[in-house]
Amino acid sequence: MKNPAEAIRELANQLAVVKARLNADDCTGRVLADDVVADRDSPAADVSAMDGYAIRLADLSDQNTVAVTGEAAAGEKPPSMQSDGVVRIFTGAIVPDQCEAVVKREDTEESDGSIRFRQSAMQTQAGDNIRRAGENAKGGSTVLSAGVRITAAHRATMANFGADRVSVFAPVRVTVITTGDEVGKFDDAAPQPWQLRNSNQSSIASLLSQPAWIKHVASVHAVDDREQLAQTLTTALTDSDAVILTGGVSMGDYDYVPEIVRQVGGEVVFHGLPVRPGKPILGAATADGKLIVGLPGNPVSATIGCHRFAMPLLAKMSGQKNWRSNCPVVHLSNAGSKTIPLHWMRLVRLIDHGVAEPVQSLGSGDLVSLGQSTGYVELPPGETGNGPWPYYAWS
Ligand SMILES: Nc1nc2c(c(=O)[nH]1)N[C@H]1C(S)=C(S)[C@@H](COP(=O)(O)OP(=O)(O)OC[C@H]3O[C@@H](n4cnc5c(N)ncnc54)[C@H](O)[C@@H]3O)O[C@H]1N2
Ligand code: MOO
Repeated sequence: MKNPAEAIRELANQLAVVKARLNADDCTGRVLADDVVADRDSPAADVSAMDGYAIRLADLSDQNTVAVTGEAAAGEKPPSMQSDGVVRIFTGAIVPDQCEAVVKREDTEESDGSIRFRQSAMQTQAGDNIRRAGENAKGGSTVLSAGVRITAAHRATMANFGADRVSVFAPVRVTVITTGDEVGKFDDAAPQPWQLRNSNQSSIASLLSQPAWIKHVASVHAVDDREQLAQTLTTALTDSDAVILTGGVSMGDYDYVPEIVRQVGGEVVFHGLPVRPGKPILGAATADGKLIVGLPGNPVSATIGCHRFAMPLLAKMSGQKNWRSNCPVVHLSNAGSKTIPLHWMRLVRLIDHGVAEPVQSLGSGDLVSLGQSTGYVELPPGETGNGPWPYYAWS
């Protein structure tokens, strides 16, 4: 059986990236579809990095006072430097033509109309405290590459180069289908002991609601009926780029998901992985590159399975170049000595920087332990101990 990374990679190879591109004003969290190119040099001219005095090196002496002959302020064209004297300059202002360096004002003694250099200024070298035109980027060069998920940091870069409206990939449209006769919505009456509330619908909707590059089209519930399930899945595949199902994926008489996925044209890439929880998980792709993930019905398995498998695959479809889960590692406190011969997705609670403790769990139906976790760590088969282990946070 494939390990999680292999399973994800193999399925990812069969998926299509969403094509439509939109010009978006509010592009934060979306995926950039075209490179952003600098519309001019950055900085656009040689500018001062400090508040102080624009000088020629020849002026540098701790013996004499030097006249202040002008002022260069940010937002204004610089004055020209006179043959004898320095120019008061502010951070971000363009340095005058003949300026060779900027001396910080705290390295001078200032009096009316003149300054004297302190000893601390005497080591000033040519170019000190000057940011050169184009040193961050030359006009015409690529400053952001297509495929990044746009963050506040990218927004600053885009704004600086006048790229406020950029093209982004359309969000990946996802439909969620929960299954099972026992699962329902019980607004007024309490569920009977043989019924349960649809927690998978909530946890998966919550995971899908976080990225701006996903559009959660619909959540529907299908009873354990072949025809209804086939019809529901066919409609979902028409309306969406990806479909996530929960339940009905293992060995029970009413577990129709694998059969129906094949019937509607899904090519199953894996069904059953050496993981706990969530061993019966199914991953498939249609001929036109749509994703179908069949998650086990047990709530801990469904939530972890969606997070660990479906989310990176959706990220791939969204156009992100860096779509694999690059998660940090944590050390476990009180890891115990238990091992299992499977990739173990173990619920944990983060308790300090880089430190987590296991959450006691009675298994994949234990929704109380799920609610006490901040995420899970992944241990390879047979491993035990404090790690470090990759840590997957819920958010
Ligand atoms: N003979 C075997 N039986 C089972 C195996 C196996 O390998 N051989 N695997 C077990 C494992 S591991 C899991 S996980 C489950 C997965 O089963 P299914 O995907 O077929 O899920 P269901 O049987 O439909 O449901 C399992 C469990 O989860 C509850 N459930 C289902 N949907 C929801 C929902 N939307 N919200 C909350 N809870 C849900 C359901 O009531 C069941 O209790 O199979 C084992 N069996
Ligand atoms: O894979 Mo199941 O989630 O162990 O119960």
